[in-house]
Amino acid sequence: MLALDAVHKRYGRTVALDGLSLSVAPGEILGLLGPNGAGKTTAVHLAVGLLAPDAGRVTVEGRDPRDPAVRRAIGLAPQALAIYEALTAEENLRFFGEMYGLSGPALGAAVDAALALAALGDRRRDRAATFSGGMKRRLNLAAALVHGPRLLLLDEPTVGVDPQSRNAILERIAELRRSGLTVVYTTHYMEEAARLCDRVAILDRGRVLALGTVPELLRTHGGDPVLVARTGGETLRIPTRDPAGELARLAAARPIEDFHVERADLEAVFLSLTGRRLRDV
Ligand SMILES: Nc1ncnc2c1ncn2[C@@H]1O[C@H](COP(=O)(O)OP(=O)(O)OP(=O)(O)O)[C@@H](O)[C@H]1O
Repeated sequence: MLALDAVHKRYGRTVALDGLSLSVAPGEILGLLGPNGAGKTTAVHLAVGLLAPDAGRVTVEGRDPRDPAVRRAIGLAPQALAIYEALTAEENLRFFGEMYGLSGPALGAAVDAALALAALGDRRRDRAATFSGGMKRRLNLAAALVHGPRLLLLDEPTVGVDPQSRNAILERIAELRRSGLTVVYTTHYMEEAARLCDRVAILDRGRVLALGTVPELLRTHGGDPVLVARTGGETLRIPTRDPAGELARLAAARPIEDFHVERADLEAVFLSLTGRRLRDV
C-alpha cells in the first residue's frame, strides 16, 4: 500500500530522514514510534506527497503520492490541527469533502458518516472554536476521513487529549482497520503503539532501527524477563527465560517473602537499540 525506500530528506543542514525504508501492507496499522525529531512527521508528509524526497522513492499503491489521483486515496490528520475554528463541525467536513470533489447526497452521507465516527453528531452545528481539545482532535480525524481514503495517516492524533477522548480515538481507529483501511500511526506514546498497531517501526534520527510486531520486537531486542524476589530481607534480580522455573529453584533453597516478574516493554527495546530512554529524549 505504502512504501518508502531508502528515503533521504534534509531541511538545510538538518538531516530529517537518513535512508529510511519501510512498507505498509493493505489493511494493517503500522506504528511509527520515536522521540521528538526522529523524522516521523517528515515521513508522513512524504507519504502524502506534501514533500518530495531528496533521494530514494515513495510510492502509494505503486504510484507517486504527488499524483492528484493517488492523493484522493489518502487521508491525513496532521499533528497541527487542520480545522477551521470559525466553522461548525458540519461546515468543516462539507468543506473538506467538497475539496475532494464530493457533492449532493454523496457529500451529505459522507459528512454524516464522518460526524458519527467522530461521535460529534450532536455538536454538528456548533463552531469548532467552542470544542474541547479532544473534540477538535476528533474533528481533525473526521476531516481526514470524509472523502473515504484507503490509506490514513495519523500524526500524533492523541496529543493534548484527555484520557476519555484518547480512548475514543483509539477505538475508532481500531474500527476503521476492521473495515479494511490501512493506517500509519505516529506517536511517541509506546502504550498506544503496543495497544493498537499490528507492527511498529522504531525510528530514531531519521532511520528505522527495528520493525516488527510488538512481541517480535520484545523477543529480539527486549532482553530476558527479570525475576525480582525478596528473600531474607535481600532483593534479588535474576534475568531468566524461565521465571517460573527459576522461582521454584529459589524457593526450594530459601523462603521467598515476595516476588514479581519484570517483562520488557517498548521502552526497554528503545533503550537497548539507542542507549537512551524514549521518555527522556
Ligand atoms: N520545516 C523544517 N525546517 C527545518 N527543520 C525541520 C523542519 N521540519 C522538521 N525539521 C527538523 O527535522 C527533524 C525531523 O523532524 P520531524 O518533525 O520529522 O520529527 P518528528 O519525529 O515528527 O518529531 P515531532 O514529534 O517533534 O514532530 C528534526 O530535527 C526537526 O527539527
